[in-house]
Amino acid sequence: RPAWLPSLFGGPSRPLIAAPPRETPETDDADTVTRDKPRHVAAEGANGAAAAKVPMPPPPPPVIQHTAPELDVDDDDDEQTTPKAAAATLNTPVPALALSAPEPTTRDASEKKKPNGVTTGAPSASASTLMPPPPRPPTLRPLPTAGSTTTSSSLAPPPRARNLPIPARGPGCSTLAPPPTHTSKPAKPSRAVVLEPGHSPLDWARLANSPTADLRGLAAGSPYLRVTPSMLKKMTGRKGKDAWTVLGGKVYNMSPYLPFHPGGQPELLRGAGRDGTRLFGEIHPWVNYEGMLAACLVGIFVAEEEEGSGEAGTAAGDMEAMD
Ligand code: HEM
Repeated sequence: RPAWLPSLFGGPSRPLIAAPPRETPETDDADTVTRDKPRHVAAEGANGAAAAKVPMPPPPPPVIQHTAPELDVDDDDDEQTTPKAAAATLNTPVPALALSAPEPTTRDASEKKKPNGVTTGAPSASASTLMPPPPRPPTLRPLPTAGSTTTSSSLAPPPRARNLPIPARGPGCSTLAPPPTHTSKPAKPSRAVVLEPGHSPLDWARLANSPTADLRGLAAGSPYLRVTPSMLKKMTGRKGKDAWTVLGGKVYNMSPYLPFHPGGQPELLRGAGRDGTRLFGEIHPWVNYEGMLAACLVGIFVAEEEEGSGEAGTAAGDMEAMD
């Protein structure tokens, strides 16, 4: 190879591993020197035209890496039969790539030699050119906060302020309970009764919608009646009479519904023989009495002077009043 070849590739400026200079006789043959010696040595040996063109720095002294005395106990160079590679110092500054300082203890432990002189770790010459071990991964430590002495992981929830007062929500108020509403009255206990078998609301719906059922308590085919207050107060459900009530101006026979009433028969009889509209609305205004008692409709509630013949009649006005 020509003597100027090393200069094209930087020459001896960045050698990584160089063998120590051997005691070979100097020669003017650049090819021989280049083949037998490291680059910088070869460049030095080529003191001809190539060396004159590119000034080469003197060869750096070999760096001895094993400075620890305990590691050099078996380092006997006399027994070496082949040239031992030696690290070369860098003449040009190389940007530091180390992320952290190397750990000498770990490096030394890996390079300890066995008693027979065989190295177990990396060669000593390349120790200085190797990259230092990567830094340890960062430990998950919480960011230092003022007054914080905890050593928990940063993945842990942030420290909570202790001894914070719990907002009071009133005496006897559980945190699991819903927030208090606008009324402080306790809910009324249910007054529903246990109905007899076969008297569920579904049973009543089946009976009330039966086309053959006559729940009015009147003669078959009887027209709707015009019920006066004097007539109504006799229908109390006692003495063999049906229990009539007035709901929304209409008169209903409640007797068939008594065993089906979820609130019990005594409660239902409270509205018998009178106008139970207000009482009904105070207890369960959501109940659709018109639909449930449609088959129990007797007639319309009229004043005494409007009684007439006693029947609701068949006039169109009376029928509209029934609706
Ligand atoms: C007018 C006199 C009436 C009184 C005094 C009365 C009273 C009651 C009472 C105390 C309850 C129990 C409420 C509870 O669960 O705590 C109740 C439930 C009920 N009553 Fe009446 N009632 C009357 C008329 C009627 C009528 C005419 C019907 C049907 C057309 C009816 C249908 C019901 C129904 C469906 C329930 C169950 C309501 C529910 O569970 O939400 N009630 N009633």
